[in-house]
Amino acid sequence: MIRFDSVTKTYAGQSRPALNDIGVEVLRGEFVFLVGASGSGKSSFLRLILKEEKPTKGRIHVLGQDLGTISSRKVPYFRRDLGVVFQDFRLLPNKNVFENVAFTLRVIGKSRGFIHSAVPATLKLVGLDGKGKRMPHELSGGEQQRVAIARAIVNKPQILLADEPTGNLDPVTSAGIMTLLERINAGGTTVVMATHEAGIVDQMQRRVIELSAGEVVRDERAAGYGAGVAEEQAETPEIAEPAAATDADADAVAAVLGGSSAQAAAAASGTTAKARARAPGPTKAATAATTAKTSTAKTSTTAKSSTTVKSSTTAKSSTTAKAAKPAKPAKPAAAPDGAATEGTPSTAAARAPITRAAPKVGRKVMDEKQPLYVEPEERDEVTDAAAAITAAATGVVTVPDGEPEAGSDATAPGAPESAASEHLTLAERLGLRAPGGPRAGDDDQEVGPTR
Ligand SMILES: Nc1ncnc2c1ncn2[C@@H]1O[C@H](COP(=O)(O)OP(=O)(O)OP(=O)(O)O)[C@@H](O)[C@H]1O
Repeated sequence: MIRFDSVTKTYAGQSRPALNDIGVEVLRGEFVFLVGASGSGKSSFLRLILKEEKPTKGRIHVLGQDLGTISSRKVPYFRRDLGVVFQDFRLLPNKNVFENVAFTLRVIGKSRGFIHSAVPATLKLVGLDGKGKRMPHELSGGEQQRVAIARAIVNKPQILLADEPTGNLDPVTSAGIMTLLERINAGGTTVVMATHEAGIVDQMQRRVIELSAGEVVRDERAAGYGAGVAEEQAETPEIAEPAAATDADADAVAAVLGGSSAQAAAAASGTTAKARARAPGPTKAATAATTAKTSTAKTSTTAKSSTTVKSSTTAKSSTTAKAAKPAKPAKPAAAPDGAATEGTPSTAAARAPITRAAPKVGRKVMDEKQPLYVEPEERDEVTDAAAAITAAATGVVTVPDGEPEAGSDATAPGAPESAASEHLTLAERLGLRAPGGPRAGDDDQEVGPTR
């Protein structure tokens, strides 16, 4: 599904590679956490998968295609099978929820009929049923991230890439987002998620690829965050805005969990207990970090920045006291079904037996889950509207409103738009290309249909 063969990425003007000789294979249906200290190369890894960046050395295969052979013109087609979610949501501030999700489909030329079937179904899936007319600024952070996730999955991508999707969210809201991502993964979508959240990784016990200074130092199935990362992070604490858990967040969690807000809150606090119970010895330090962070859900007003520092400090002191930093590299990951994975140096040896199952979403949630995807429409032609949007998307533009849709109230005048977003192209806001303008060799890259 995703394969890196001896991939090195060195950015222009940098002496040290951001990624160095990476050999990794991600199999269909896996849920993989990318962890590592700030600057270790996680985002670069994701950008290479998206073909937003090109490797300096080595080859990358995604969905059976050698990315080196995909022309810039064809990149938008390739990306139709990939969904992307970012820490900062990247919603269109002057479009309502429905239009934000519909936008992806309009860009690729889906019909109005398809859009009016797919968007509400996807909003329902992510717990935003009935909120299509809301503007982004009327939503909580968790709800905005759900819109971003809906936009990412509405076209049924085979792979979902998530770069710190819970980075701006409090623990309760983060738990709901992770439940949602787990559910999407249970529907067959491969998920690769970069994160600094020790608690989430410890709780979910999925495959963990740990990067350090651009190298894979751990690739482990059903693993925790790792004391090594916690220790490195203690040296580079992140400063973030305070985030408070709200009733609305609890409601959003409840919408996904299928219970009440109180149950959702209980589920969130149960995270700590679960993580503690499941944490293997070497990740105890990180679990302590989890406990510290999750406790902010109860106080609601604890600044996330101080929590991060405190968590990291806790982790560091625990690690130091126990000298529990895992040996590197640790054992490689095995295929989900226990079968050997072939083709890359790192995965050729990936035959470690699975000693414990990754915890899944609760049975009740799985039993009640909606169909993840709507049926695809038969035709996939470029409509005039999509062509117009595509043309607009290739420049720094104000997005045209397009045709008004039933069930959507298009544009809200006066909706706030950040200074930063004014300088992003539409494609950048959508994550169809990286912010920062055209990149070398990508000058002719377009967003949307090119035929
Ligand atoms: N466009 C760029 N040009 C030059 N150097 C870059 C660029 N993007 C990333 N880097 C460098 O590559 C290294 C890896 O960065 P990357 O963003 O991939 O790390 P990360 O693990 O995602 O960090 P964080 O957790 O802080 O997001 C860093 O040293 C960074 O400064």
